[in-house]
Amino acid sequence: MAATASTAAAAAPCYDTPEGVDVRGRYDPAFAPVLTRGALAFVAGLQREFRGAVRHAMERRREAQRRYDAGEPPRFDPATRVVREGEWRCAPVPPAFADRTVEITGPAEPRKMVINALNSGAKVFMADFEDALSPTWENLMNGQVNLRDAVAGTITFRDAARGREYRLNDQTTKLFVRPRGWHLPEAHILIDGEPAIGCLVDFGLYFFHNHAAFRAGQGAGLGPFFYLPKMEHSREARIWNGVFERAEQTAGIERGSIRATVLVETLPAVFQMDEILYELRDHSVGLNCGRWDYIFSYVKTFRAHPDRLLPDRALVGMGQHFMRSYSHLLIRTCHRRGVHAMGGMAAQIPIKDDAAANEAALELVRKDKLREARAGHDGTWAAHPGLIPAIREVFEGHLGGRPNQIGDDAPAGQEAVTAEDLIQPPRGARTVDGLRLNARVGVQYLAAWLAGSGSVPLYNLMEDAATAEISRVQNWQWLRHGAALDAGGVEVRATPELLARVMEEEMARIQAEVGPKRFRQGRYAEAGRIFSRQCTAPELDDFLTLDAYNLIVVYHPGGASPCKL
Ligand SMILES: CC(=O)SCCNC(=O)CCNC(=O)[C@H](O)C(C)(C)COP(=O)(O)OP(=O)(O)OC[C@H]1O[C@@H](n2cnc3c(N)ncnc32)[C@H](O)[C@@H]1OP(=O)(O)O
Ligand SMILES: O=CC(=O)O
Ligand SMILES: [Mg+2]
Repeated sequence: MAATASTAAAAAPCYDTPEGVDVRGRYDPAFAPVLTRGALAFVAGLQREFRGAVRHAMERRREAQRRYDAGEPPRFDPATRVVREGEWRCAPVPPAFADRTVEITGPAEPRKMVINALNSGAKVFMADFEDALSPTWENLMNGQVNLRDAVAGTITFRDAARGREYRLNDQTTKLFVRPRGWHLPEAHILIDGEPAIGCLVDFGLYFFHNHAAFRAGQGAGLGPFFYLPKMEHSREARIWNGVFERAEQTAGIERGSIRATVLVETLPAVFQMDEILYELRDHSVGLNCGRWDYIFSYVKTFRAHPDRLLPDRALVGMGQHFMRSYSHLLIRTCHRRGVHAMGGMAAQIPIKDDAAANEAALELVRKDKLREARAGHDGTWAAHPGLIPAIREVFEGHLGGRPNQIGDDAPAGQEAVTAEDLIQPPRGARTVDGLRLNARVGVQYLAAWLAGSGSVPLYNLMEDAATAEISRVQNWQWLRHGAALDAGGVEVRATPELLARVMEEEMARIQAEVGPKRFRQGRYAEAGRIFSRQCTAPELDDFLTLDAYNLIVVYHPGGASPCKL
């Protein structure tokens, strides 16, 4: 057995790890049944088999970005025309998963939220290790414990403060799990001396412990089911397909048991949708419009181009031509290949203390969902259980009793989508108020994330890693190109000096809003420093959460220095 702590702590309990695996995260007897020798060996096997391909894929992302910076826009690849033009279909949609009209999403931890989501009345719950979860050791491992108990049907929770017991209803949603993106390491687990690949830890532990129970229960002989985030190219989908096949072989289950929906949430990936489905054709259950990361990716991809500046974040919705085109192309692609075309997340959440504002927010959600249903989407996401009845009514009303629209033709009048449509710059005003709001939201989100919360309500909207990224990169983009901003009728340039003044004022405003005690005890000042640094960096950082990750890594035993990746 390999020791996980120093010899000084030899008597302390530690995880039973296989050769080459070192668990540096805190030991907890509740985590030990998840971090078993067998499960860790499975994760290590995946890492050893696929790490070269992942490294190569990340290098190819950087190479592609250099081409975009030099002026070549993303485009459909002539080399894979045969895939786009060929007549092939993905494996048939399993009947038990045909109806996905409303899917609720939420982090895999806290436990209470997992139970609420499973009881929410949605068709699917996507349990998130990604945009909605701050990847602290505690969150990740508690998330695995929660999902194991959820699949087993035994999950319960007692909210002592409210004297409330939580348990599963007789009818629960089906479970999909979203591991992290390929770019994120898991520094609490070292494999052959290197940080583990985060998504292989999330996938591997969950699959290893739950495939049998899932297939025997809700999977009706199939599964488990996944959502795959932030891919930029079909070669990354090919890696996932390889991981799935390896997992199926190891578990001794049929090829094609595992099923996944890929989020199309990067600009390069929209030009690869057929290719992504093709790579995963035996394991696919569709694509999803991850609209928030998609906006983030638009800025990242065109970071070097002053003619592609975004208007204020609030104006970049699905009504913009490039966003509408992306949704329409995704629907056509999925339906041609026989799988679900899932819609995305409206950011509005219920507003508790203002009935009129709540009704207005609900109306925005209804409109967004009606647009999705009419465009041909087969289902969509809900951020909060309170939105499910309205979303269900819209989708069920449109579908008229059918489970999906997979067999339908594109709606009359919906035009074919060109490469130019997909990159058309969005229109609208750029304002100093927009710069301010980005700063206020970005800092508060980051402070929450550093403190362990990956999704939070801010100003009556859901904020998670993807929405916060838009705030960050938009400010960076405006500063980088000295964008002209409207300041109440006067035009000012976005400069580091302007941002410095805005940050000072917005930090004061945040302090006034949350109160001095919470401000002092929270990680707001640290978040402010990181946000300012990120917005003024000469080169755009790829991911906010990658930069900030080092600040949430805590080695066991406590007090050891965090890992610098
Ligand atoms: C860009 C993307 O990637 S989108 C997908 C990723 N993002 C997400 O999944 C965000 C999901 N949503 C959330 O995390 C939450 O709704 C938040 C953080 C925005 C708001 O949560 P809260 O502040 O707890 O909201 P609120 O106080 O209104 O919650 C009321 C009840 O609903 C529950 N609830 C709220 N959202 C959810 C959810 N998504 N799933 C399950 N239960 C939920 C709460 O647990 C609470 O339950 P209780 O009455 O038993 O205590
Ligand atoms: O993951 C979803 C998104 O919108 O980003
Ligand atoms: Mg996303």
